[in-house]
Amino acid sequence: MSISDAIYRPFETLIRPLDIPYRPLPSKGPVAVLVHFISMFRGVLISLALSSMAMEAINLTIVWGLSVIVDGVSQKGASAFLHREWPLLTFLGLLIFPAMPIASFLLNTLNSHTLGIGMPAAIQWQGHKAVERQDLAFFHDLYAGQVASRLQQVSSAVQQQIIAAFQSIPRFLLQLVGSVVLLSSLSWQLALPVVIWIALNVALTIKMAPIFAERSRRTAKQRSLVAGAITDLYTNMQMIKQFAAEDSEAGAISRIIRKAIHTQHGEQRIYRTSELIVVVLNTTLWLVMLAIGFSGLVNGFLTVGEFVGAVYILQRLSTQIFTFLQMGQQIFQAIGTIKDAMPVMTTPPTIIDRPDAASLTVNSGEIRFQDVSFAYKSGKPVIDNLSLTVRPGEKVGLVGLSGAGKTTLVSLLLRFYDIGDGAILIDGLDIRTVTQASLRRNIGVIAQDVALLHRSVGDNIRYGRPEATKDEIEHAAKTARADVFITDLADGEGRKGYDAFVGDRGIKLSGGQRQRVAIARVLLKDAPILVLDEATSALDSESEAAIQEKLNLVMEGKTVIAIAHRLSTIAMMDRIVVLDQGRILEEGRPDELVERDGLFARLWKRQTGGFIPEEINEPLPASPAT
Ligand SMILES: Nc1ncnc2c1ncn2[C@@H]1O[C@H](COP(=O)(O)OP(=O)(O)OP(=O)(O)O)[C@@H](O)[C@H]1O
Repeated sequence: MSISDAIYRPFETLIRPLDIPYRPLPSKGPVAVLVHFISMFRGVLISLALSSMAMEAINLTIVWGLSVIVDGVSQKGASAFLHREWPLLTFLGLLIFPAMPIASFLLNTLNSHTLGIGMPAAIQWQGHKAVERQDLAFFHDLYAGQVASRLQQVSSAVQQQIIAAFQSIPRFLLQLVGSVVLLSSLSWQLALPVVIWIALNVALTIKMAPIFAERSRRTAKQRSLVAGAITDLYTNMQMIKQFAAEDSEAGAISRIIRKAIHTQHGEQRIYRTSELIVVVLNTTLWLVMLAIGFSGLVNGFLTVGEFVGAVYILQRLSTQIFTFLQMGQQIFQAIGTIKDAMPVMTTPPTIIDRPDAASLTVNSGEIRFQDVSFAYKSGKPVIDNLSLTVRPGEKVGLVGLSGAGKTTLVSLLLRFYDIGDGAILIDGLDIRTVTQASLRRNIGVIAQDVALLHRSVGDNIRYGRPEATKDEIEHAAKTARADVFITDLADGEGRKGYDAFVGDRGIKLSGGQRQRVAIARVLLKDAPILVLDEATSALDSESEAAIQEKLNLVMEGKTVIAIAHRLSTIAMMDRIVVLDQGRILEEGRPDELVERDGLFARLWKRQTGGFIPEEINEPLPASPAT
């Protein structure tokens, strides 16, 4: 172990941010959130406060010692004083070295090394744990960038302010009490103005505190809005460029930034005004103290040593009050920041596992929607008293006009939302009685809009089954016909093949390539239930035919619900369910439905230009039934 390790490792391991178990944040208010984080690091914070107070006690003792030395030397002469008072001088010397540097090292290392790094990481981690538990619906109402920015702001604000508070408040209080006691021992006439000055400062702080908090909340909100809007813009850059909307978007962003500047100006006005009041109070105190001091020297109720001590104490007090004021402002800034971020971190999720939730094991794979009703916001039902049983191994295609509720129905199966009435059962088990993780582990999804993470293509496939081996990943890719393009992939960092990164949300891959990766991912997952949201929509007809064949393989023995737009997908289904306004309008085999003169037949005819094939299983030319 190196010397550096021996000195710093203990400080670095005092807080292990990622090992702290998650505890839900209190929703009572920003102060409760502050207290929550304080209690998380109380041991280190108390050590910080103690070392800070030790520093102050050393400083006050040195001041007292200096005034004794000045008086002693002036009254008894230097050599007699030094001869008699050597124990005091030795004591003061030991305070200056080594006590002061040791306390200072301890203070700075606990501050910047232990808390400065460990605390924001822990707060961010706990905040992330709170956010990831939120319902999917929660993310639909916010900019993703705004959520991230709020977490970032909270972690840095809370960390800075808690550290500052623990370092400065006890020290400042000790300094106040110590200074008043020292001044009183010198002369009550000097102590009195200081007591009045302290009372005025306290009154000012009490008056300004709620204003600081409200202004800071507004500023934090504007800051997170700027971050959210900019992130949203960058995420949708392609669309913005397509519409040549850079200028209008820049205009929108500049308006948000201008508003943020305006809010910050408002906040700073309050801060600067309160500082101005403190300056006036300080100056008045100085004038009063100097007047009393000189009068004390002239009238003999103060010695030169006492006068020097009083001036030194006063100088330190008036400097410290600014630090204290700034810290007060920052604490209220932190409270405002927390207030703004509280909905993100403390809104309790509504979709939660029951305490006794079982782990779902799918044996046969029957899915039953039983009198299911659902509305997004209390309003018009999107799913209206719908009953549907999908037999084990059956392939059901959902067809319907846009907005009929097809995607909603599969979202309900995945329990992204809880239904209003009725029940959804898998193998006879209500999905609300099993854990969400086990439910979703048993359902493979290939969505229309394939989401990939900005990681290597191999890691994106591995997402289906994290423990999969390299061979299994390559096999899945081959089956999905993704290997043909993966081997040619290379990214800007020189990574190739399965190691090449796919760009933000997979932007560097074509739509068809992204879908093949998604199919490989689901193949690897090998879940007994499959949800296909028009899985082949982004493929050219040649690739589609090839993948359709693979999908047939994937679907074998699995229960499948497919949101089917393409005729070729519809043709693969055992049964078609036609949805309209959240209700089942028609159902039956595809060929039966074509014969029946209902909505499905109409959609079918529109897509095929009136052409009704004799053999429904034959691959068909056109696209969506919607
Ligand atoms: N997250 C949401 N919040 C609120 N309303 C929603 C949400 N998602 C969908 N809706 C509404 O629910 C209704 C059904 O939408 P859904 O996406 O289920 O239809 P769909 O049949 O899948 O349509 P499409 O074929 O166009 O994808 C629509 O009126 C839609 O506006």
